[in-house]
Amino acid sequence: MTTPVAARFSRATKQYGSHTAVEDLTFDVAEGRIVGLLGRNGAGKSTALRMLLGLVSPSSGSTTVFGQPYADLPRAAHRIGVSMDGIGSLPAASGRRDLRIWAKTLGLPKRRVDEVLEQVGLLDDPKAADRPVEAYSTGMRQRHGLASALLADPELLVLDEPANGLDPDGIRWLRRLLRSLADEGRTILLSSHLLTEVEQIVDDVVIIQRTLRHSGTLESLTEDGRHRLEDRFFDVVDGEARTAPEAPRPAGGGGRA
Ligand SMILES: Nc1ncnc2c1ncn2[C@@H]1O[C@H](COP(=O)(O)OP(=O)(O)OP(=O)(O)O)[C@@H](O)[C@H]1O
Repeated sequence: MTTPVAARFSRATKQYGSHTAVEDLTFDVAEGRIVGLLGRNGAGKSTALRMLLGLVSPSSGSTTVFGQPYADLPRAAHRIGVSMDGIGSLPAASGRRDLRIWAKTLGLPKRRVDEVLEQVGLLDDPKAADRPVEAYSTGMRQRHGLASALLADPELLVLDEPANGLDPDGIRWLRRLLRSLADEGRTILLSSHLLTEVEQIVDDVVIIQRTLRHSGTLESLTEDGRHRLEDRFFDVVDGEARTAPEAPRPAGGGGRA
């Protein structure tokens, strides 16, 4: 039986002028999994997520969510929750007001706002939700972004660098929250370059360096935890350059798992 696919990249390429940000990227995000999209700064992670969400068009190839391009998917904003810099929030609004506006846009009841504020821990300090988002610490901003992504109770969460700026307590909290969401059958695609943190969170690992370098389970990449993700990451990203400098780049479709 084939596993249902929440998100698919099919030979997706994005060029900005003469610069190729993402090339020939092919991988699937299986439903119910927490998938880490990993790569160095500038590897093309955000560009890949932006293609998936229809925020930039692929120069060639395609991306789909639940079998359709984002723009064609009915109720896409309800089915897919997004936390990404520069998307959504109104910096001058309070956290609560910002979420209320988004809830209204989505046709959700006001009470949903306090439910997600509670879920992400922004009600622990009673005043936090009434401060402007622009005054939030990085950790609070991450929680606010997650609250916004969770509002419509989506099936798929797309999170750009959700672990950035979180302290060890925050990472532990994020891990538990994402695991409980995945246990409910939701799918999570998150980008990160924080390998130690990601190792504690994800089921599957996709490594890109403009092109696909690896796609498979964390278990297989780390050989059931015998190797650290960080070491395997460098093997995957730098290995070819060290061992086969003249070898052509992989065509994109084949992961190494
Ligand atoms: N709008 C744009 N116009 C031109 N080049 C861009 C644009 N967006 C991204 N790029 C370039 O594409 C490449 C990939 O950028 P992207 O932001 O996708 O990488 P990333 O892996 O998310 O990086 P980081 O971890 O630093 O956020 C980089 O070389 C970047 O400079």
